[in-house]
Amino acid sequence: MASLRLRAVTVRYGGLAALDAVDLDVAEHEIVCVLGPSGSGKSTLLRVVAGLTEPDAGRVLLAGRDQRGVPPHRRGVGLMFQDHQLFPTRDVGGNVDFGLRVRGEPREDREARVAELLELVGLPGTRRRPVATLSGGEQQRVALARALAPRPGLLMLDEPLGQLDRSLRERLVVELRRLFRRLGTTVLAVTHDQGEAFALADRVVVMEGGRIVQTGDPAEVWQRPASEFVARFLGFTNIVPATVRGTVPGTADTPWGAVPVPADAPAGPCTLLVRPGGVRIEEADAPGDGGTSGAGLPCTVTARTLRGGGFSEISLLLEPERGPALEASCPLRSAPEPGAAVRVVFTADDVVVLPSETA
Ligand SMILES: Nc1ncnc2c1ncn2[C@@H]1O[C@H](COP(=O)(O)OP(=O)(O)OP(=O)(O)O)[C@@H](O)[C@H]1O
Repeated sequence: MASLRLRAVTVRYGGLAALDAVDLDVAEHEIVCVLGPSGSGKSTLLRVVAGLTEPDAGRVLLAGRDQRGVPPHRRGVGLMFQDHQLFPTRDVGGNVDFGLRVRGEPREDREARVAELLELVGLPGTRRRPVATLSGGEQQRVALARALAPRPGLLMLDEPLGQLDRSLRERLVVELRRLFRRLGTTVLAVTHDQGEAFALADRVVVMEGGRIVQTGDPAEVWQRPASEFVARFLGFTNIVPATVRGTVPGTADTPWGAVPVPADAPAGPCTLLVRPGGVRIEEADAPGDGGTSGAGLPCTVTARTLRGGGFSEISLLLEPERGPALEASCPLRSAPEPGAAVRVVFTADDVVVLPSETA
């Protein structure tokens, strides 16, 4: 397996930098997922590594070797695309065998390798099946077997599960991670689905406008998005301009009123994110804690959505008495009905102080 290193890689299309001085390291055996909205440069990144696009500046190193001038088929990189592009007229075996045959490997070796790979992706005995008779998820596995067959030093996945339905994706992504772990595959994957990235990756990289704006352990990025852009991209909506008080540490003034913030938050203007788990629902008529902050912010429940695999969590949309709409999450068992009047209090652990957008 190979490590990957990008140094100050820039790709320009006219006046636009699709990649703007990107530095990125992927260690051997590491699974890195690149996240970003449409147009942020994710596919361009993969194309540069695969050798399909030449960078205007910067260097791409695979296993320590500079790839300038190395053609795609000599880079030892496997690619799997969203639409998996199987050959419709070949059977399963013919698809998986493709890369091996191009390389001129002996027939017996190829047959053994195809059987081994089909076993690996959970499709034993399907060698003679026409690919058109397979389900979407099965075709995805064939595409994966085909990408893995030539033992690429680096496997790159571009929205690998994009076209499958959510429950199948959630299942396959777990299988993929297990498989890559077992094989020790170095993986660079691209997705715009945060759930997929968080389930698959050892490390996530968030892109905006051709630049890397945050990189880290998935839980860390989720817990501490580095900017309003990253927070919104991850799906957070409880984001407001705020001012951390200098006089009372651990409190910020927001359109929802006073909100507790971590004690070490610097005083002054900021952007505040309250994760849905930090919006705690109290019954409207619940007794307060003596009239300080216990009374909470009066809100009306406007919508409820099931979320999470086991559907044990409810996402609530609230219309507060003051300030913009709030998203809260609470256990299904105790979720109030739409139309209910509730009060909410905020918990500091789920409040993140982001740099002020104007700072
Ligand atoms: N061949 C090209 N010619 C001109 N502009 C291009 C070309 N390829 C990409 N771009 C531009 O470069 C930017 C980055 O494109 P890229 O395809 O890398 O984004 P992406 O993050 O993969 O988007 P998506 O999620 O929609 O696939 C976009 O603004 C795109 O329009």
